[in-house]
Parts: sequence; C-alpha cells; structure tokens
Amino acid sequence: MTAPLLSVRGLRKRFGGLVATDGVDLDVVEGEIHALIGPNGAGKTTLITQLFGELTHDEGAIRLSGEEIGALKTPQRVARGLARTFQINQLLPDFSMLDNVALAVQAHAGHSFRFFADARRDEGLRSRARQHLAAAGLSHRAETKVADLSHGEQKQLEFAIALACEPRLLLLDEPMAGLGHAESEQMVAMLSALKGRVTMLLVEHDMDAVFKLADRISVLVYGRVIATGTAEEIRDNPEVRTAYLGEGDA
Ligand SMILES: Nc1ncnc2c1ncn2[C@@H]1O[C@H](COP(=O)(O)OP(=O)(O)OP(=O)(O)O)[C@@H](O)[C@H]1O
Repeated sequence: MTAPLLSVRGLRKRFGGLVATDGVDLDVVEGEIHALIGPNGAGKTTLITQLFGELTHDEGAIRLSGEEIGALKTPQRVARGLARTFQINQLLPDFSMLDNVALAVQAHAGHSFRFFADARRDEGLRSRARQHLAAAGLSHRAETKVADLSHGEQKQLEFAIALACEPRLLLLDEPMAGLGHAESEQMVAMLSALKGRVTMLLVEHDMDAVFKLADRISVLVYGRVIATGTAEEIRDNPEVRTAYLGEGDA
C-alpha cells in the first residue's frame, strides 16, 4: 500500500475527566475523500482542530507525508500543505468574491508576489483567484459582493479561499451544515469535481452526501475509530450499525 499522506497514531485529548479523542488511529491516502462520521460528541471536531494545530494533543503522533507535524503551530502546518475551510465571518462582506480570494492568494503567496501588490488590482493574483473560484463553481458570481451571497455560495467561497492555500490535505468540518437540499447537491457536485485534485478529510452528518462522495469512511465513537472501509463495508458493519447508523441517521 502507498504510504498515507496523513497518518495519525494514538491521538488523545482530555478535557478534565472527559477523553474527547481516545487513541485515534487514522490514515488518509493521497487523492481520496476520506469521510469521518460518528454520533454527536464522538470527538470529530476535536480531532480536526488537533490536526490543524488549533488544539494541542496530550499524546500521539500526526505525520504528513511521513513528517511529524504534531509539535508545529498552525501556520507551519499550512505551509506544509494543510488547510481548513475558513469561518464565514472571516470573509470581507463589502468586497467581491474575487477580491476575497485574491487577498487569500496574496496572503499565501507571500514573497512570490510583489510585497505591496494590491490584491484588487494585481492581474497575477486575480488570475489565480479566478482559477480557484472556477474550481469552486463560482466563476459566474466572481464580482458579487460577499454580503449579497446566499449561505450556500458563502460556503463555496470558503472552499475557494481554502484552495488559495494550495493544500495537499483539506480538512472539512460539516460543509453541508445549514444548507438546503439544492445547496447541498451543489456542494456535493463541487466536491466531486475536486476529487483527486485535493485530498480531503470530510466530517459530515449528511449520510447521503458521505455515501456519494467518500472513497473511504472512518467511524469515530467515543473518541475511537471503530471501523474504516468503503461505503459498502461501513454500511454492512454490524458494530457500526449498532453504534451509529442504527440510530436512524442512515
Ligand atoms: N473545549 C472543550 N472543553 C471541554 N469539553 C469539550 C471541548 N470541546 C469539546 N468538548 C467535549 O468533547 C467531546 C467531543 O466533542 P466534539 O465537538 O469533538 O464532538 P463531535 O463529534 O464533533 O460532535 P458533533 O457531531 O456534535 O459536532 C464532547 O463531549 C464535547 O462536549
């Protein structure tokens, strides 16, 4: 088997007496969409924040392409290819989508662009930003102000901004949350189109979306991965059915 892009071993995080992640082992292979599912409170968000370095872990190892990154701060992890979708409130509401993505390209590119380049004028920055907007299915709305976007479009814009970091592994925490049926379908189409181009670890409660998108699925219960496999394997796994899917989520 090819060495995994992300390899997590024995990751543990305690909040006082509560063990939120309890020795997580997880491998994400280059090119795949790997979904992480599990009941409320299973530790999925805690795991994502530990991977991104916003929360320090108590024990365990996190390796990206074989390099141990567990002691690194978030910006150093981003420099090595990790990205997480930004929160909507970090967008600039009075600027266009294109401006927002161009600013993200500028922030990520650092010295490779002119230091004082104006992201609202520099054609190099804007051309890269247009490519990321196209990948997120937003080309037709590039000049629209963020304040005028629908909730679903704002979520797609988060992707375009995450893509501006040119990630090798994108961490997605519930991208379908709060979306209506049509918006969810659009999001699934957009993620499908990105498949293979960016490796993704996707935390999601929407099982239809998970089963459509994921190459492999890991199930987290009480802070531990109890199973990893294809959609079919996970659906047929009796332990998973009892611990999660049997609850009526699928
Ligand atoms: N900062 C914190 N301090 C104390 N407890 C926390 C903290 N963050 C999370 N927890 C607890 O850790 C456990 C795991 O929470 P987490 O949010 O990671 O679960 P989750 O699987 O993402 O849940 P959901 O699907 O509902 O988002 C929960 O019991 C939660 O209450």
